[in-house]
Amino acid sequence: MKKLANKVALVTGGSRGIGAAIVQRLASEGASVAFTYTSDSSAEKASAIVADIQASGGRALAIKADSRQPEAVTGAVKATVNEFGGLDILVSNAGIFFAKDVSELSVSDYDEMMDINVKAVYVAALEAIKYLKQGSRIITIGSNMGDTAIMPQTLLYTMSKSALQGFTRALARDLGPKGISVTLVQPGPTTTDMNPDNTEFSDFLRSRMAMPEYGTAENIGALVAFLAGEESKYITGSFITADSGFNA
Ligand SMILES: NC(=O)c1ccc[n+]([C@@H]2O[C@H](COP(=O)([O-])OP(=O)(O)OC[C@H]3O[C@@H](n4cnc5c(N)ncnc54)[C@H](O)[C@@H]3O)[C@@H](O)[C@H]2O)c1
Repeated sequence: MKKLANKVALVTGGSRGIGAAIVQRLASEGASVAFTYTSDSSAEKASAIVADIQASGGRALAIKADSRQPEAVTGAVKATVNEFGGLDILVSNAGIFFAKDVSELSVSDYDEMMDINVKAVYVAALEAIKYLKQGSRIITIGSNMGDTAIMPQTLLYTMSKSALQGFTRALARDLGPKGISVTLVQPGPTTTDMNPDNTEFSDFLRSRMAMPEYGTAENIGALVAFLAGEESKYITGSFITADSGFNA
């Protein structure tokens, strides 16, 4: 019996990068997996992931839902429950990064970063709580930058990922009595579209790591699969950092 057999998962931002690796890993462990994607340009990638999972005998559903629209996020939770009959694992992964000098930041920059990186996480959790039960999981993808101010020009991203720490701690207190765990995965530099590993910037990031090597999306997928499974049931309200020793 696969570890996540009979479990239903929803992953936001699952058509590429870390989200896609999480989708594929959860499905390979036996979960039925729904995931969101944002734009028409991602539709082809999303369909390919669904076809791949189905070809291996799994169940998957791609849902177009922009995290900037709360009703779309709520709708994705509902669509998952309609398709698969429940929800056990919510993985809020969708996120954006941009760097800007503080003198150029605007209120709309704040709204963009916070709507996607924080508000959508909150909205998804509020809707998911209606369906989650004993043994369910809420797993959020933060960043090692939630712990430390690594470099200038990252005020909003750092704020957004630190906010997820408060979300994780406080929600774990609320949901603990129901047997629902809440955890935060904090990747460090991980090779994706967001953070290519072959630039001057990536050389700088590598120079700050204890083991100077970028992580892969699959490394994070494996960690999320562990947190989604039975073996992690003693872990809640915690942040798990996977950053090659960047923050060490
Ligand atoms: N790659 C890294 O080095 C790194 C490090 C730390 C944390 N993270 C975090 O990991 C998560 C995934 O990032 P990634 O590296 O795979 O980046 P990515 O840019 O490859 O993927 C981001 C995902 O978020 C989705 N997304 C973005 N805006 C969205 C919106 N408005 N609505 C719905 N979905 C939206 C994208 O469609 C995509 O699936 C993010 O939360 C990011 O902050 C990444």
